[in-house]
Amino acid sequence: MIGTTVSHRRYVADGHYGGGLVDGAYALALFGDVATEVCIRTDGDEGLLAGYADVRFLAPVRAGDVVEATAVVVAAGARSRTLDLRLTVLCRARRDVRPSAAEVLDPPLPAVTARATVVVP
Ligand SMILES: C[C@H](N)CC(=O)SCCNC(=O)CCNC(=O)[C@H](O)C(C)(C)COP(=O)(O)OP(=O)(O)OC[C@H]1O[C@@H](n2cnc3c(N)ncnc32)[C@H](O)[C@@H]1OP(=O)(O)O
Repeated sequence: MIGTTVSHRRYVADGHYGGGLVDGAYALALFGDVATEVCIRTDGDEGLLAGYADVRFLAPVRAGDVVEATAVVVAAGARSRTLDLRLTVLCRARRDVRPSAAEVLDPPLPAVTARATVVVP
C-alpha cells in the first residue's frame, strides 16, 4: 500500500481571476479525485477526506495549462491513509506568441503541494 501512486491529467479550460488565473480550490478538487482513486485501489472504497495539511501554492495555474495531480501513499493506519499530493503544470498556452501557441514545460512546473488524510471503512 505504501508507495501506491495515482496521477490524473487535465486541461485547464477556464480561469477565475484576471489573466486567466485559476482559484486555489481547483487544485484541491483535483486532489480529491486522485485521493479517491487511491482509496479505490488500496481499499476497494472511495474513502472520505478527513483533512488537508501544509497546502502550499508555489506557482500560478492558468487557463490553457495542462496539469497533472499526483497522490502517493506515504503512511497507513488502521483506517487512515496519509497522502503526499502535488500538482504540476506540464504544458502552458503562449498567447503572447499567437492565440493557439503552447509549449511543453521541461521540467514541469511545481504549482501546489499538500498532505492529506483519507479514511476508509
Ligand atoms: C477521497 C474522498 N472520496 C473525497 C471526499 O471525501 S470529499 C468530501 C470531504 N470529506 C468529507 O465529507 C468527510 C467528512 N468527515 C467524516 O465523514 C468523518 O470525519 C471521517 C469519516 C473522515 C472520520 O470519522 P470517523 O470514521 O469517526 O473517524 P475515527 O474513527 O475517529 O478515526 C478513523 C481514523 O481516521 C483518523 N482521523 C480521523 N479524523 C482525522 C482528521 N481530521 N485528521 C487526520 N486523521 C483523522 C483517525 O486518527 C483514525 O486513524 P487510524 O485508523 O487509527 O489510523
